[in-house]
Amino acid sequence: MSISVQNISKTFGNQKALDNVTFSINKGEIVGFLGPNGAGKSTLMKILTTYILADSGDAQVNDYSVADKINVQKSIGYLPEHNPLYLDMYVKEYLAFNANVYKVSKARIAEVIEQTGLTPEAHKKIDQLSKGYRQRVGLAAALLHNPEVLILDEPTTGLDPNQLLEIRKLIKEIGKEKTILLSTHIMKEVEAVCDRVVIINKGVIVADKKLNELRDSTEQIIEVEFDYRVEEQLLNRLPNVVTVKNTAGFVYEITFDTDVDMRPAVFDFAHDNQLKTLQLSRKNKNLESLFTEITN
Ligand SMILES: Nc1ncnc2c1ncn2[C@@H]1O[C@H](COP(=O)(O)OP(=O)(O)OP(=O)(O)O)[C@@H](O)[C@H]1O
Repeated sequence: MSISVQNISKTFGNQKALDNVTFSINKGEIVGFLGPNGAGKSTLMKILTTYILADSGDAQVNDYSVADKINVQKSIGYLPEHNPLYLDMYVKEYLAFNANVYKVSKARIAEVIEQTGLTPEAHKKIDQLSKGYRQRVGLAAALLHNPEVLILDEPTTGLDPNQLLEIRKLIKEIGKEKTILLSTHIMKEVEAVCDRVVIINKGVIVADKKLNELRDSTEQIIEVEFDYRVEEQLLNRLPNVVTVKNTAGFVYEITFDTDVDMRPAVFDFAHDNQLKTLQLSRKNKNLESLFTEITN
């Protein structure tokens, strides 16, 4: 197990940032840690990287307890939310400075420059780099000591669409060799990069799912608005229904479990019951609907 978190809680003043959080990550997985602002993502990452202590519970990285700071820090490469670079330094100088801290060889600097695609910019000062290249410098620094596990706190925040795609591609590439936990509130990011998603809301883990399970899901949600009220029991009689919810006025959200598009059946239902269909739309159960459902 590369990361294992057991019953971690953390409170700041009267704010419970983490409430009995438990999950684990196998070697080689890329896991997206998804949650709205203030959900507790950074707090958990800071505990895993030994920057702060949990109030209770335990966690291991690479089988070392977070109480064993030195071995955990050796096992982890960390890219914090606000990538703290020394802007006045040259890229190579900054990496050499970090290499010295970790006591790694000069040859390794050239390797990480190559690996993170920094070669064309490696002679520049960090403040001359675009935000995307600055993130590459942060990733290169995190990789210097060749850690088993990478912890990336919102690694694509503030990047333009092209840089965003490039950094995601790079993270995916690095993930072929490393275990990665990356936090984000962008669902597309999780879909593009991760094997699994762990969703946190108000300090509590509310979902832990493999992305391919979500992709293969046959759950289908139809939102329909009629011109008049309908008894939910009546809608429940439609084939393959799982749940019926009256979400507003005469608007109903009907969840089906089937591959068949159920919109025609709902349309016919309206016709047979002398109702008019004012709107009808279909969503598949995907990460977005799961996220909205459990964090709203
Ligand atoms: N040092 C601190 N002192 C007081 N409260 C804190 C501290 N650190 C975090 N918190 C609070 O704990 C909660 C969780 O914060 P955290 O930064 O872990 O959330 P997050 O999921 O990373 O959010 P974001 O996506 O906005 O970065 C928030 O309510 C935050 O205000």
